Amino acid sequence: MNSYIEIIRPGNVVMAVIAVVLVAIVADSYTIPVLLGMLSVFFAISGGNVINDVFDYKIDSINRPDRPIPSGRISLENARKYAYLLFILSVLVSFITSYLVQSIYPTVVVLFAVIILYFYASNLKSTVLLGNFIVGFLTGLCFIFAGVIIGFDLGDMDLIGISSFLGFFALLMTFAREITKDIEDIEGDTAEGVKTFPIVYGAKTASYLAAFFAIVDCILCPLLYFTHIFNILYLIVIAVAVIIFLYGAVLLLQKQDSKTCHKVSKLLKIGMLIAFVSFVLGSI
Ligand SMILES: CC(C)=CCC/C(C)=C/CC/C(C)=C/CC/C(C)=C/COC[C@H](O)COP(=O)(O)O
Ligand SMILES: CC(C)=CCC/C(C)=C/CC/C(C)=C/CC/C(C)=C/COP(=O)(O)OP(=O)(O)O
Ligand SMILES: [Mg+2]
Repeated sequence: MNSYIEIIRPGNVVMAVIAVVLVAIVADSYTIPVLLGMLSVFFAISGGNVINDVFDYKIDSINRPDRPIPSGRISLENARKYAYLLFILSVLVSFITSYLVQSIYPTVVVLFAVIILYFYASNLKSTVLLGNFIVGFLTGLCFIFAGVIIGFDLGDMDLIGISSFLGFFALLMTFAREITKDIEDIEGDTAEGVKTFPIVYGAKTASYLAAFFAIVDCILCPLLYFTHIFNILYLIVIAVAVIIFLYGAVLLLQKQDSKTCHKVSKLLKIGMLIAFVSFVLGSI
């Protein structure tokens, strides 16, 4: 895979763009502003992933030496310029979106996300829990961003509430996954003097916290059915995702070694993808 594609982490980019599509499906609204919203998210998370690797290149030389920057396939300076270009494109696209929906808020959201993505990578990621929360919040913000665009486009502010509800579930599960990833990265983060929750409070305590948020997310997710946002198909399919989430939580509570954490991190992402499917089927 081309290094400039690899560094944006296309899998995560696709997932973030799908989050926008999911809200469009819930709203049954497929317009140019939605397409532009997808493009803004594409550029923003891509820039966030690249700038993250720029600031992480020392840690990644321990934890992830095969990534484009530590492996030397992309120079640090070129990666930095690439990230800035992606951020600028995200904001420029948001200007067009704001013009089309006659609201400044799409641009406000993108500017906020881009600024937070930069400062997450440069300063905030090595804060105990705040960095994890930021990643979860920005992930949930994808849904809210779509709700803002479609809500102002259709004049239906209820959509902002519904998309925020979806974003809440994304936040919780992503937060749990971020803590899991920090447990996996204890070795490299310790070597670089990065303060994360697992390093400060221990892997076992961190596993309790990650499992807690994943389990709470699973307990609350039927609300998306009982509040009539999704139909019974959602409930059937999300049950599969819940089983995977809970299995990951049990594995994490049993063992907190790097290999187990990596497996749990992948399981949570698979569960997220199944949750996407449940949102689509639940909207039919
Ligand atoms: C119970 C329930 C209804 C859960 C909902 C879960 C859900 C729908 C989550 C959505 C997640 C989402 C939109 C993800 C976007 C892409 C993504 C994975 C963002 C966070 O990535 C940061 C992460 O640290 C990247 O690391 P890695 O994946 O290892 O490259
Ligand atoms: C709403 C708009 C316009 C954009 C949102 C953009 C999104 C979805 C951001 C959420 C995901 C995110 C914060 C991605 C970039 C930062 C990132 C890769 C965090 C994880 O990095 P580390 O904590 O260093 O972990 P690894 O690098 O080891 O994966
Ligand atoms: Mg990183």
